[in-house]
This record gives sequence, C-alpha cells and structure tokens, in this order.
Amino acid sequence: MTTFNLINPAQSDIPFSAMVFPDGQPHVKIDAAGAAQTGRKAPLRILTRLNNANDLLLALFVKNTLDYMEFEHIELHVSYLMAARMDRVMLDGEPFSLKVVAAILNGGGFKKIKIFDPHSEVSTALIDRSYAVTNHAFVQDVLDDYFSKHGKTPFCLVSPDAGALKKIHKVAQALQIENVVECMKERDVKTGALTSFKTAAADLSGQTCFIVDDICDGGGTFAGTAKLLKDKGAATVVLVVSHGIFSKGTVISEVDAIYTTSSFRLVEGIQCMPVEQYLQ
Ligand SMILES: O=P(O)(O)OC[C@H]1O[C@H](OP(=O)(O)OP(=O)(O)O)[C@H](O)[C@@H]1O
Repeated sequence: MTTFNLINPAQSDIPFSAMVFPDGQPHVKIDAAGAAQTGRKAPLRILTRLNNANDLLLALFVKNTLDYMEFEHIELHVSYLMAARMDRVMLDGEPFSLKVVAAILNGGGFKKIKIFDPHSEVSTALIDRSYAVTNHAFVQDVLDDYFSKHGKTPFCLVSPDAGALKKIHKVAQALQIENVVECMKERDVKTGALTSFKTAAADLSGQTCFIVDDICDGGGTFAGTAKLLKDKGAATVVLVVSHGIFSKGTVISEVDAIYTTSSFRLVEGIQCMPVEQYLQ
C-alpha cells in the first residue's frame, strides 16, 4: 500500500512538505510530479500521530488535497490517538473529548481508520469504519528481545488495572502464555491521585513480571504496581507500554526495564520500537 508518511516524511512514498504559517495554521504542499507516479485507484494510507489539534488538522488537510487529486481509496493509520483516554465525561464541567475528536475524524470521509492500541473500545465505537490494531506483535517482539538478552526465566504478564484487564487475556491467548497476574488500582478523577494497589496473586518469587498496558504518562500506575509485585517476591519488573509519553521521565521506581514504541514520540534511553512495523 502507498504510504503518505507524516511520521517520517523522508520515508513517504509521495513527497511533500509540511509547515506551520505564522498564525499557527498547519499547511501541506504535495509534490504533484511525485504524486503522479501513484495510481489513483490503488489504496493509499496517511500514516500519522494524532498527538494534538494541529496533527489532526494536518491529516485532514492532506486528505482534502488527495481528494482534489482524485485518489479514490484513502485510509488513515493512527499510531497515537489524542483524547482516547477521555472516553467519557469524567467530571461535571469537563468535555467528552474523544467524542469531539471522533466527530472531526468522521467528517474526513476516510475509507478506513486503523488505530494502534487505542485506550478503550470507545474509540472504535465512535469513529466510523475504524479498527483497533492490537499490541500482540509488539508484546511478542518485547518478549523475544528480553529473553534473547537475559535468558529465559519464569515469567508472567501483568495487567495493572481494569482497563488493561480487558486486553491482557487476549494477548496472553494470542501468544499462548498461561501465566497472567491481575492487579487493580483506583484513580481519583478529581485529583489524579492513585490508591488501592492490590492483587490476588500470592507468591511471585523468581518471576520476571511484564506489566502490559496501553500508555505510560506520569508513571504512577506502574511505580505502584511494580512495588506491589516486588512485595510479592517478583525478581524483575519490565514495563511494556504501546504509547510512551513519560511526562515525568523514564526512571520509574521499582521498574527495572521499559519497552515502548515510537507511536507518540521517539523515546531515548529505553527500548523504543519503530511503530510503523505494527501498523501495516
Ligand atoms: O502513567 P500514569 O500517569 O499512571 O497513567 C497511565 C495509566 O492511565 C491510563 O489509565 P487510567 O488511569 O486513565 O484508567 P482507565 O483505564 O480507567 O481509563 C492508562 O491505561 C494507564 O493505566
């Protein structure tokens, strides 16, 4: 499939330049001669991060330009979806942000929208013709990489909270892993404070625990979960998150190693897999 690559413009099959006007408006210029090499009926995908409002607008401006050029089958492949966590009204006086973003994307008229490991099923419920791309291949790559470097040890997959619980058994089944540990946490949506870390797991002595979740922001979820696992005897805790924001850095208490992808940004100092390989 032809890729219009907004994540890595140098690797784009159709050359373009993107810029921001002095008033803050994003803009794109597609190389017409380069675009002429691509058949108008062949499927084409716009590959992008949607980290903020300008990313969203730029993707829609590219779609509009390609519509004028009469490309017929245009998909949107999203490595990171802004507002995916705001999948409900958390508190009176706050927006249902994901619903707004979904309405904007629905106006784009894409043939299909693929989203890499969205926070919840609300994303694909609200966005027309959208599909979630699972984290299964990413988690498999992490396990392969970790065990090739450290040797095979007894291990388990860990879900840190209710949101992750829905996905952990699917990835375990897909990768034929039997050992799954379920943990819980509570977040006060008024303050963001995290409390009540708990698990029913009894003894994790000697285990390498892979905490699998969609996103790491401040890291509090994972520091709390890692402490719980270590208190139960875990030998090593590895964090595996599809989307690495790391707003408080990549040093997380009691977490021994971190894997992520470049879905939100390239993260230095930890294992950061190129997201393109998971969004084909
Ligand atoms: O790195 P942190 O700052 O701790 O944030 C990361 C956590 O936040 C999200 O869940 P959230 O707490 O929003 O809960 P939810 O699954 O109930 O939406 C996400 O799925 C992680 O579990």
